Amino acid sequence: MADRQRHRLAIIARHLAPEGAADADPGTTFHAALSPSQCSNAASGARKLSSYERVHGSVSRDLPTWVPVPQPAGQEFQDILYEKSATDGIAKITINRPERRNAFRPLTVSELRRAFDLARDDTQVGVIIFTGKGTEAFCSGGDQAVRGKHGYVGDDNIGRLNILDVQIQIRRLPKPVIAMVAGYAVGGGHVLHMVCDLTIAAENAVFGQTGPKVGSFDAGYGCSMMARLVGQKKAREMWFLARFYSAEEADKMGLVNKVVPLEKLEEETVVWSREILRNSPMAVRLCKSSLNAVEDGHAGLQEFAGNATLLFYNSEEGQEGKTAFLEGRPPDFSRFPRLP
Ligand SMILES: CC(C)(COP(=O)(O)OP(=O)(O)OC[C@H]1O[C@@H](n2cnc3c(N)ncnc32)[C@H](O)[C@@H]1OP(=O)(O)O)[C@@H](O)C(=O)NCCC(=O)NCCSC(=O)c1cc(O)c2ccccc2c1O
Repeated sequence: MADRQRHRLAIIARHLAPEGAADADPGTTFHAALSPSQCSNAASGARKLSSYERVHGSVSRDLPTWVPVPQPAGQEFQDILYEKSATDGIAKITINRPERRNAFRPLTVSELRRAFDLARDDTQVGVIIFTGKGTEAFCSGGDQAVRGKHGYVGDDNIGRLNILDVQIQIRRLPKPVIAMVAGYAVGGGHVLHMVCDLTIAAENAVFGQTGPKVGSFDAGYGCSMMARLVGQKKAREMWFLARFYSAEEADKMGLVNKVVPLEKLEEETVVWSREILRNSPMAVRLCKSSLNAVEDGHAGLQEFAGNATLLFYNSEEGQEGKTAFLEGRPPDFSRFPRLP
């Protein structure tokens, strides 16, 4: 067998080998300083690193220094915090109403919309962590104290259900949004974590829909996305009975990506963010868009097609059309191949 083939086989065997199995390749052994998040079968601590791991190493588990992003005078956030890591492209948006279990009112919703827009427009930001202040709750849904006849009522006395716009904003945002959940994620707060791309939960997290108990329901993403995540039977159970589920149960149902001890929650979420950040932003963007497209009908197609246009504008062929127009000449598309 050629050396190259033997080498490839050894690499494959190494990847397939059970934990702690003897090395298939007699090359250098690397005693990994790998985080479990980097390689779930690295628990033995002594296994060979792949060439990718040798080149890239592991991401830092250090907690970032969070720097508040200053807002224009008179427009300072009251119900949320908007911060960025001093050293990584991570933004953090925090509902800051712990005394209400981070329930949202219209002001909270309008501030969330502004913060998600800021994170979207900031080309330095590649991942957004969405969380709630404190350890008691991620979010307990709409603030029932300000619920009126047409929705949740703010200073303008108009009832609104515009958390639905935040759900769509998170869904369409071309960067991953990670829900970092400690404590209760219930009611409209549960829907918010579901529309995020990923959810990292603390062991104390509690999940559930409460709407039917308080005369409400979210029959949009709240029902449809849940059914995609946990299946029809479980989704009906969650909505009809409005029970609460532990982090462990949520994990088993496929509602969350990872459960960690409360004291490790931010560290783990930041590690996941950093692993995403070192990957190709366009590849990640297109994967999110594609995963949306298959479910979102025309809206999904429109989002995905926008990415195609974005890439095409950057091509010589796309540029030729614009340049020819500006120069007042017919475009010369003849040099561009009609690929099979
Ligand atoms: C979340 C809880 C399970 C926490 O219980 P716990 O015992 O830990 O804490 P307390 O109950 O004592 O709460 C502390 C404090 O916070 C207040 N509070 C908590 N949640 C809310 C809330 N959602 N609204 C207002 N206030 C809240 C609580 O009253 C206490 O205040 P004190 O003054 O007494 O100290 C438990 O709190 C709980 O079950 N909360 C209610 C959860 C709920 O039913 N949420 C609303 C569901 S409906 C919804 O969210 C919703 C919103 C939308 O905008 C929609 C839009 C379109 C369609 C559907 C929508 C929708 O369904």
